[in-house]
Amino acid sequence: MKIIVSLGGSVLAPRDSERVGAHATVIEGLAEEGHTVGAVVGGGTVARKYIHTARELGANEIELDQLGVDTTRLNARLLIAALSERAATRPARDYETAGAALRRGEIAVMGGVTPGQTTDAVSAALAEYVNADLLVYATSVPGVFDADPDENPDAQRFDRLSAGELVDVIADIEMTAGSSAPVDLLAAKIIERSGVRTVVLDGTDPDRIGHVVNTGEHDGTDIVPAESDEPTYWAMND
Ligand SMILES: Nc1ncnc2c1ncn2[C@@H]1O[C@H](COP(=O)(O)OP(=O)(O)OP(=O)(O)O)[C@@H](O)[C@H]1O
Ligand SMILES: O=c1ccn([C@@H]2O[C@H](COP(=O)(O)O)[C@@H](O)[C@H]2O)c(=O)[nH]1
Repeated sequence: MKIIVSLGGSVLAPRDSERVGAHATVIEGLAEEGHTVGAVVGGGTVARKYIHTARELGANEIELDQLGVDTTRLNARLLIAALSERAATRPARDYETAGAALRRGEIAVMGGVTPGQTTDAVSAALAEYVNADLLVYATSVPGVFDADPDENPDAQRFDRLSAGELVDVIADIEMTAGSSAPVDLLAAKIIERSGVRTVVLDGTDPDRIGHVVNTGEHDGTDIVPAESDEPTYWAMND
């Protein structure tokens, strides 16, 4: 199975070596089981601090995005430091380089690519580029909700959404540098067109990633192609 894992910076870095190591262990475990694995790492609080300070200094949104991209690549290097020699030695800066690493049997690691998006979109684009079977968003909330769960205690989590419905849910979230969304708008549109099976889950415990890959079970949100009623990958491979 070909898997792309989107690791939110807020769940990965730079918490502590134990957390980063635990994520690396899960990713390596999947590779050892024979899966082809790519990881895309977000910027988290460090990126937001840089962006906040530079915004106060008068930087424009593209400059702020560039700061964000650089920070995601730093976080990606942190993950690489925790991975074995099975991983590519540096974060890929484009999809072709990441795809080539996957073809060689390496664990490809990416951060951001270009201003105007987040690593959510990078993950969706990489998944589309390599024709992945599964895209997992390991984020800081347990799925996609009908409102921001950090601000609305009554927000309800969706068990399942079509990619088109996901676009509607997140359409109003702002797209300034450093903004927070479980999946960004561009990512949702790429998921919609590619039809890649996608799961959004709480990635603070990395074992949830291994669990969904191996069993199809999770407590997050399934993003399904519009024409499908049921997630079918795991059923097909039972
Ligand atoms: N409808 C929604 N459903 C779920 N989360 C939402 C929603 N709207 C806004 N959010 C916010 O999205 C945040 C998750 O995205 P966030 O961008 O912080 O994390 P990430 O992508 O895992 O990592 P990074 O910090 O690298 O961006 C949550 O903290 C939550 O406040
Ligand atoms: O391809 C990319 C990736 C990221 N950015 C900028 O970095 C921050 C942090 O990334 P997250 O994925 O949200 O952790 C993001 O808000 C963008 O400002 C980018 O421009 N392009």
